[in-house]
Amino acid sequence: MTTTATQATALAASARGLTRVYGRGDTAVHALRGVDLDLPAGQFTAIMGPSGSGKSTLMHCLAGLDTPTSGSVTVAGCALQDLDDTALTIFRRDHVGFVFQSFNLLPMLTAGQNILLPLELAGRRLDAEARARYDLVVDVLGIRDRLGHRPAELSGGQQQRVAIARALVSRPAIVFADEPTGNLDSETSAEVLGFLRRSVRELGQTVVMVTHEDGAATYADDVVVIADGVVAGPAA
Ligand SMILES: Nc1ncnc2c1ncn2[C@@H]1O[C@H](COP(=O)(O)OP(=O)(O)OP(=O)(O)O)[C@@H](O)[C@H]1O
Repeated sequence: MTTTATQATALAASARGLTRVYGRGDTAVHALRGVDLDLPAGQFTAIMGPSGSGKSTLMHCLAGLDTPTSGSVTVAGCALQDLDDTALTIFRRDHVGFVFQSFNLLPMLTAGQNILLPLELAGRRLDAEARARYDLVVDVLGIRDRLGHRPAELSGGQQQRVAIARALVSRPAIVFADEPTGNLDSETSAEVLGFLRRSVRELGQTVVMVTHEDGAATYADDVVVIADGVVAGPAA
């Protein structure tokens, strides 16, 4: 029972009183106006809301890619405001995975090499455990038969699946996906959302996704709606 209670309240990330002001004086833009948010571990959370409402700013602050004007962010138990730039870079490398709208795969590397790149950059050996994780991620994402191909030889959906595998291979505490279906047609988008869903269900990953995709709520465990720089609440 204790275990269940602990799991139920485990947080992958949280924000308290988060504000982000761009510029100053008359032209200041209050992108975030005091966001309190808890992101449970092992869940798929979609962040939705109108254009300009602050979704990307929120995700960048949560991921340690942008510095809030005030407030605090905790990821995997670590208070990001306590880290200097170098420590933050290492923290992101070791604990955070990223998936972008534009895939961001290296064109000269094969799909398999792209997936293994984060382990290589972190100086990790491809030991039996890492190899097993790689195999699992490749199978969950359904890309085993594409591993020897370069990105230009893959469809958009396959490229995004490779990018998701790359984000998952090092078992990050949290994966941030910024409009992961923004460059895909609706059928391929549904497929990619389904694969993100599987990574949460079958690998126990925590995924947080900013999206405009109307159908995203069907795949996510939770939808957080941002309006005018504050959490407007869960989706109806
Ligand atoms: N670097 C910046 N400098 C100045 N203003 C910015 C900057 N980045 C974002 N903003 C402003 O902050 C507000 C929130 O932007 P943000 O990109 O977070 O919104 P969003 O909800 O992600 O929008 P979209 O759905 O269109 O991507 C907007 O008014 C935007 O113009």
